[in-house]
Amino acid sequence: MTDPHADDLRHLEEKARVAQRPHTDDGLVVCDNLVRVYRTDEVEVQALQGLDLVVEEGECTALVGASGSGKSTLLSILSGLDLPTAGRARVAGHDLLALGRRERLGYRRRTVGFVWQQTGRNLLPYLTALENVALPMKYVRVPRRRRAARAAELLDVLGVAHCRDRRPAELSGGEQQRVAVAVATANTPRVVLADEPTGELDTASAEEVFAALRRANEELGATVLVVTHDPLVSGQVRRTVRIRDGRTSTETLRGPGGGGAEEYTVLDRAGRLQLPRDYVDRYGLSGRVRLTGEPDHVGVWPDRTEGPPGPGPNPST
Ligand SMILES: Nc1ncnc2c1ncn2[C@@H]1O[C@H](COP(=O)(O)OP(=O)(O)OP(=O)(O)O)[C@@H](O)[C@H]1O
Repeated sequence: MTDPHADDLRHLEEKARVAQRPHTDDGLVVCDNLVRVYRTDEVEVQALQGLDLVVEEGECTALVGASGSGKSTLLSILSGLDLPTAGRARVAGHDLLALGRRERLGYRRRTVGFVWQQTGRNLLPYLTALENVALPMKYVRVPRRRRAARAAELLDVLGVAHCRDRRPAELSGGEQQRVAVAVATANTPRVVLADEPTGELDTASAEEVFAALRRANEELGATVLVVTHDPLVSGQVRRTVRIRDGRTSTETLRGPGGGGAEEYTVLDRAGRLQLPRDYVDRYGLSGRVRLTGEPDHVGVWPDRTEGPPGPGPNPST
């Protein structure tokens, strides 16, 4: 005689196995359910609320989102400057929650490069452009001759060879940011993180700085993650990830040359998705909705009696 509970048990065991299966860890950057809570006196701000993000090696990705949505917080964590409150963050195999002090320093010097919005944060004012680019190489003990040669080469690739012997005050904002891209790529990092690198620039200079970032990606081999409000930047990358309320919400993928943009919504690991607001409004979706499994897609229907044709979802699944 068969045990009537055996099937239930098998079903529960299978569910538990699926839940334990590790998330695919293929990406160069993997954020998994990332949470960052800031506590100041009696106020608590949840800057990241379970953010999931995978960036593949070689991608050039824009991160967009309203002010306060958590973009800079995410970049601070990925740059090794800040620690998440919970969740997982891995970059090029480094578990950012488990790095010791020395490892963290090594990570910040070799694995990631950064470009910040404020030009003053990127360059030392008393060094020339060439010396600024050579400095990170000194920290990882590149021989002096090699440092100068590579710095000159980088300035050349990024279109600012003419700036090599000038100090930051003698450079335009756009030139400073292009030199900053050279500094960020000096130690051939796997990932370059840029937080609003074109935020303070006019359109022509922004275009040049973005071209430098693209060269860092395509010619120098860095995976680039750039926070931007600039449609000029987000309109030119293949992938734009939108962050809303500390979570990734939608993604836009474009074809070569920025054409054929298609918008996607991101499923989180539990299979939850947030429908874009205009869909919710347009189709009158609220509260309970009805799902239908079609051969190649899932339909979402308002909860009305005159629902979709064909069988609805199996309530037991
Ligand atoms: N050090 C901090 N202490 C307390 N709250 C903070 C701190 N840093 C950020 N926050 C808060 O966390 C939330 C996310 O901030 P964050 O700077 O990451 O957003 P953002 O998307 O980069 O915004 P913006 O586009 O304006 O730069 C905001 O509500 C912000 O006020």
